[in-house]
Order: sequence, then structure tokens, then C-alpha cells
Amino acid sequence: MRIPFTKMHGLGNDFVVLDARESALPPMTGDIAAALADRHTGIGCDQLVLIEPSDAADLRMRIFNHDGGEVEACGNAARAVGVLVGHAITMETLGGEITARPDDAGIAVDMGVPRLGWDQIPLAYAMDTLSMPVGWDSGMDHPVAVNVGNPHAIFFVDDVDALPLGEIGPVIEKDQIFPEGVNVNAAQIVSRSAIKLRVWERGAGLTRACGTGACATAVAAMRRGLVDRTVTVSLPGGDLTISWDADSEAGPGSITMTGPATIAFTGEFDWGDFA
Ligand SMILES: N[C@H](CCC[C@H](N)C(=O)O)C(=O)O
Repeated sequence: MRIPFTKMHGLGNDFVVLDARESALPPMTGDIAAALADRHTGIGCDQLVLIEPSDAADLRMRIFNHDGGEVEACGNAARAVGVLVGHAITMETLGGEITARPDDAGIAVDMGVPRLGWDQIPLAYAMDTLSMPVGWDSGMDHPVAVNVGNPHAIFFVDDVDALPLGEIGPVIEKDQIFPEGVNVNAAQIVSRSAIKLRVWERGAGLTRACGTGACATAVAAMRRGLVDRTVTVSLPGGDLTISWDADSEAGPGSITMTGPATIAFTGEFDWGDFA
């Protein structure tokens, strides 16, 4: 069975996108997703993105990490789907409903309201998520924990480029204090409107950009009073603008992420080669 795909990226965080809205695909599994994501024997990507029909929103976006794990959210992928569709849409995801709309700077995604409770991250036991009383060998300690559909630990450091994130990231990612794993963010405050960020992604490793990481890091920095409510987050692949609406009687505001997404090329593969 020949399957069309679109290769896309958001600031270098790359995706293989399959659009099953018009014609159903055979069931996607973690093994098939990982095989397609493999950069040596597959098409190669950080995440596989599957677009399906939805009864609750304009479409359903499913995200499979490079390791095949299906996850709740992917900010850069949300912008990629926004570019592919070409107009404002609502998306159902495992992490909740999000919306994407064209914007002067590319695509603006409303990522919803961040979850800040220890059990919403989730963490293994009750603790202060604004400064987790934990540390790891490289001196990266007392992170902020934020869930933006998916779990993030944010460490504020003096120099992100001096960190061995490729070594300490996988250790923290799989620490038992994070029952569902965690995306590991190393952030450097540049000014009250600028953050420099590197991310070790759960299930994908070091990536050139992480949209949810940028959102979670902005929320963490705002919670600590380090930046204003709109901030530019600079990742190895480029910049994202993150705003966190002020809280109201209804509760915490929602997060908006704005930035580009790019179609690299289209192609086809034979499902039988990967299933
Ligand atoms: N690795 C993430 C999913 C992809 C997130 C990242 N690519 C983004 O743009 O948000 C996780 O396991 O939660």
C-alpha cells in the first residue's frame, strides 16, 4: 500500500506527517512509527505526526516520538499542521484541545492553560513544582516542573552551552520522580524578554527546537518572576515568541506560541516496508 507523506520541520525539529483525514491508514503502532522515524533505515524524523478525523475538533493530531512512544503534545508539529491546512483550525490531542491560526510570523498556536500541580506534571509524590527539591550530578538542581500537555522539567543555568545536556538529559528523562518521563529544558535568562534554551526531548533526545519546551520554559521563568509575560525563546534552530495570558477569576491564562513551520518535501513509502 503506497502512503503519501510530507516531510516538515519547525525550526529544525523535523516531522514525517501522514494525513489520514480523507483515506484511512492501517493502524499505526509504536514500532511502525519508530521504523519510519529511523534516520538510517526509515524516512527519518524527531516525531511522526498522524492527522486523523475528529468528532471533537477540526482534526485529531497524534504524535509519536522518535522512539515510537505516543505522546500528548508537540508545539512545533502543531504549527506544521497549521501550515499544511492553511487556515485556522482546532486540533484534538491527547494533551487537550489546541488551536492554530496563520499569523504574520507564521502560525500562532494557543497551547491552552499550563498545569502546575505536582500530580498534573506528573511527579511521583507531592512537592513544590516551582522549585523541586531534587538535583543531579551536573549541578542542575531545583528545576521547575510544568505540564503543557506533556511533562517538562526546566533548569535555569548561567550558560546553556557549557552543559553536558546530551549526558545528563537521558538520566533526568528517565528518573523515577517522573513516572511518565520528562522533557529536560536547560534555560539561560538573557533579559526580561529573552531566553536561550536547549532541550533534551523525552523519546527523541537533543532536538534543534522544542515548541512545548519553549512554552513550558516561558511559564517557568514567568512563575519565578525572571521575565515579562511575552518572551522570545531562542533555540538552536531559531526563535519562538511565547505569551502567557494573565490569570483571571477563571484561573491561569492560556499560552500562545508563534513561529514558523516549513514544508521540506513530499514523498511516498510502501507501508509493507515498515509494518
Ligand atoms: N518529546 C516530546 C514531544 C515532542 C515535543 C516537541 N517536539 C515540541 O515541539 O513540542 C514529548 O515526549 O513530550
